[in-house]
Amino acid sequence: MSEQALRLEGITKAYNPGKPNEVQVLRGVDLTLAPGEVVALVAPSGAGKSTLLHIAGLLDTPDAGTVQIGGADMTGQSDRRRTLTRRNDVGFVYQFHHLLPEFTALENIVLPQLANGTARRAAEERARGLLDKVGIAVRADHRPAALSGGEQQRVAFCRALANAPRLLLADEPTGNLDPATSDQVFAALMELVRDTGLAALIATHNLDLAARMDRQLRLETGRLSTT
Ligand SMILES: Nc1ncnc2c1ncn2[C@@H]1O[C@H](COP(=O)(O)OP(=O)(O)OP(=O)(O)O)[C@@H](O)[C@H]1O
Repeated sequence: MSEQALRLEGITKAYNPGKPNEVQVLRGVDLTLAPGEVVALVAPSGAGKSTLLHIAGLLDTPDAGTVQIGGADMTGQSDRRRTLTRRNDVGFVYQFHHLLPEFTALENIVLPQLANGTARRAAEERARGLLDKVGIAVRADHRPAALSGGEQQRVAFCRALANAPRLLLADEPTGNLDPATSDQVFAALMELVRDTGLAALIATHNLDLAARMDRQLRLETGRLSTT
């Protein structure tokens, strides 16, 4: 059997520990994502979704517990090793696209590949292929400001998948879109995810979207439960 895409064990996290304003956010989170699995993370506002996604994506460290990505334990690894794993194995999507405004859609998807050592021609080919899959190949040469909100988010999905990660982490990826656009853009994301076979953990307040994923997990009072 292939390695689990993501495994979290006993994750705890507090902000301002030991101080009067301490916030204990995570109190023992366990989670396993198999390759190809798409899981919804549903939680009330402030429950710690972003904190959990940042820890899973190696942007933050837990106070206790272990994070494994592709079977490799990241506990105590050097910053360099964590950065390399994040770059190669993890793709992020946020509520707002965070595309680089001075570059075209295509360049926004090419740049992370160049940073990872991919040759320009191969990077452009992959970027065009990804844009084609989300239905906006004709927008390749547009800058983000010349794209609609839904198109910007589609480009952000392509950028997240540019380096063929094994894990996608998304924080309210359609939260900034109107309901109809959100629905279409979510469908495009699911198609892309299914097509590439990567595992995805997708935080959403939208219960209809959550119901379209393989599993739903609820984060409340610092722990995960199945809904
Ligand atoms: N750097 C920080 N310092 C102190 N407290 C923080 C910090 N970051 C987050 N928190 C607190 O930790 C809790 C969880 O925050 P987090 O951003 O993970 O929640 P969330 O579930 O993503 O919220 P939302 O759905 O509203 O975006 C919140 O109570 C927040 O105020």
